[in-house]
Amino acid sequence: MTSNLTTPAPALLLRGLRKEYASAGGPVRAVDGLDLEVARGEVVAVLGPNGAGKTSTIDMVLGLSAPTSGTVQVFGADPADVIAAGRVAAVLQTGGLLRDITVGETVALTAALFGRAGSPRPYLERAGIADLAGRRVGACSGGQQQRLRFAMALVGEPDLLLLDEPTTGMDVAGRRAFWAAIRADAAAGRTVVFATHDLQEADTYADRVVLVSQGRVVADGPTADVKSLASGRTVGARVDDAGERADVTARLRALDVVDAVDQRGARLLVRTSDSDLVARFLLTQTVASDVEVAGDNLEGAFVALTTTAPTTDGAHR
Ligand SMILES: Nc1ncnc2c1ncn2[C@@H]1O[C@H](COP(=O)(O)OP(=O)(O)OP(=O)(O)O)[C@@H](O)[C@H]1O
Repeated sequence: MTSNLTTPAPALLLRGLRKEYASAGGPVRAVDGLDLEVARGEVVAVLGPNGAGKTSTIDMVLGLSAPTSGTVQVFGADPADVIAAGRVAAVLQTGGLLRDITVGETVALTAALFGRAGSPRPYLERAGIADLAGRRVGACSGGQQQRLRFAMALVGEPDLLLLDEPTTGMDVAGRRAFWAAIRADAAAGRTVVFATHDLQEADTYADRVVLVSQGRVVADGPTADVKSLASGRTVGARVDDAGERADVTARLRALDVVDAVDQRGARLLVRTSDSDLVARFLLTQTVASDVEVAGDNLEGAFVALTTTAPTTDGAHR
């Protein structure tokens, strides 16, 4: 078989990725064994609550920080090599802008750095800010600056675009224009991975949703599948102790109304034909806490899969 010679490597391949930061209160495990594969041309939303490890993961993909363990491959190669070749660009939440030059000058300067001759205008147009070309960057609103970062990212014509909460600060029209540009790029074969808190945005614009909680992937699939994972018949609950979790799982499985019990870290996800009965059982006859009945939407899935009780010592687990 020669398929491994002819099949192109995925755009992104993360295996067993871990990142620990030193801190005064002890090490913080920001990313905890994260596995993710993104095919070329996919638009993938990475969703997760604050502190889930999204930015830490993007930083490792961009080669801005080294994994504590695990591997990152971008188009089958080391991130540093792929970035040096100009195949990856990012729109990050902050930084990267000079306030005293104009929007047009910023994009022209970026183009010069990439060795691209010609007018910056097409990039400004694609990012929907051609009318702002003469405005000083420092005078632009937060949303306009985000669109400028997007124009800068487009200059390199990257194969992979990483976006960290890209539409923060953009108004409704700005968001629409931004996503129209992204979808057009994706249709032309570009791979897009974006981190967001905006469930609606993920639902509308991504082909696939990856839910991250406490540094791990807790759900991954087409948006519709992730939603149905936690449809009206799914109850989520937390059981901290592993022994008790096994006991509660066994007792749940013995109930007639329970179809399946999945485990995601300390959380149990119970698929059932009677969510009221299961919720009552969990609350009154077991040690489970944080019991949630998920709604039939992405928000329900998000809550059921990522809700965690604060730990008593504030540690991140
Ligand atoms: N340099 C650092 N030193 C210590 N802890 C850090 C550092 N950077 C991130 N963390 C911690 O790592 C965890 C993951 O943070 P990260 O910024 O990756 O999450 P996130 O999912 O991007 O969050 P948000 O949605 O709030 O942007 C958090 O608990 C955070 O406080």
